[in-house]
Amino acid sequence: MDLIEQTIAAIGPLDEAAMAQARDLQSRLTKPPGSLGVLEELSVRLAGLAGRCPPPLPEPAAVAIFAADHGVHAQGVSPWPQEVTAQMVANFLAGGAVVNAFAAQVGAQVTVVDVGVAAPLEDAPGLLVRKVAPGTADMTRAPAMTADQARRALRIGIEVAGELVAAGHRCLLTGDMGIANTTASAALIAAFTGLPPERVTGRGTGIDDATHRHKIDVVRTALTRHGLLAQSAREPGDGRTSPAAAGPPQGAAASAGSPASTPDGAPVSDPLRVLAAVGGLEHAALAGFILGGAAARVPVVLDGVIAGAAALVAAALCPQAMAACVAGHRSAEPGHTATVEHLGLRPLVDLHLRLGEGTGALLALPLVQGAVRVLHEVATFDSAGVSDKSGSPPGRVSRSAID
Ligand SMILES: Cc1cc2ncn([C@H]3O[C@H](COP(=O)(O)O)[C@@H](O)[C@H]3O)c2cc1C
Ligand SMILES: O=C(O)c1cccnc1
Repeated sequence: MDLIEQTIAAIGPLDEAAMAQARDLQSRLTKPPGSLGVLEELSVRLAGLAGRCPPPLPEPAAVAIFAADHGVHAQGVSPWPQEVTAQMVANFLAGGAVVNAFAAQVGAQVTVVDVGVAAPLEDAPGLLVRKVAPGTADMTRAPAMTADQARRALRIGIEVAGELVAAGHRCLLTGDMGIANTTASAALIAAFTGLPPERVTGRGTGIDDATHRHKIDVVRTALTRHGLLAQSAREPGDGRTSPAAAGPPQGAAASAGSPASTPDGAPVSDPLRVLAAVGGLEHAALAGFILGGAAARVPVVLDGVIAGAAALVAAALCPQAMAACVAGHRSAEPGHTATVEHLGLRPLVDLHLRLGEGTGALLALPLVQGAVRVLHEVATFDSAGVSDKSGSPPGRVSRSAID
């Protein structure tokens, strides 16, 4: 079996017994039951992921920034020159980007992985050169990747996740760098959700109205070329999804057994074909990174719209992988909201960020860590001598415990 199939086979369901223990512990901690809201649900899910309660603290954490270039850049979809991808890689390595500042703030390690930067890069501290190709092909003219390239990039993502976990990291964060990658993200999101290009294509790094309209046309052209445009999306302005594509939300914990479907309603029997047709090498690697983290039963905190698009690929390959995923933040890109809804994930922070690099995931990391720390450190009513809701003195069996 190939590493991809092996990894998917290793991804199991959440451990129900550990989740029951976490729910019980949460109910006995010195706070009103349910008062930590989403963080309580997250702590229960992470107990299920680890298979024990309390689960290990999600630290140390590592962000992997997958960098690659995009042939579709030639269509004029980004205001920035392609060279900025490699220049920003150099900036990451020098510690000068926003991702470096946010990583330093939370003590996360930064690793940059070249999976497809057009410029030749040399190995350097903090950089893994695992280049599959010097960028993708222009998806409006040909499949962005060959099937073999897509699989190689996926395997690289799986391997990087495995290496970071082997080095002792207990929380993985996704990062990306690739000029024009919001166009490829929009195409993946439209293909996997069945939504029309105008609903999921945003302004990326900042484009005017005319360029935005052109970017939507580019996404539509690519999807049409590869037979991935939803039936319901064929009329511009029609924002409906096809019934099968809209489907039930897959849901992080309940995602198992709910396959994604093609825009025309048929099951996505080959998500890798969709990925190769309109994705980026960093999307492929990120999908592998998510699968690798899920197989290692380590939480994977997703950044914005690029990670979300990659998560759609991972979910189509293995719905259960979403149980390991935490949506770090809600990106300002419209396609991201559609994506998290499709995946049943709830973004932890919502700050109108539209940067990428891993910045939104890093801002969410203390929330993920705090959710677990509560299970380790907060006293129970009994141990702290605090009366519970029934008013029973501590140490005695309370009415509510008998009922
Ligand atoms: C200086 C700079 C730093 C960035 N850091 C992340 N991105 C982000 O913007 C790019 C995608 O936007 P679009 O599709 O509009 O080109 C990606 O590289 C993404 O990581 C950056 C973009 C720029 C220009
Ligand atoms: O929100 C994002 O993830 C994003 C938006 C614009 C450019 N790069 C990333």
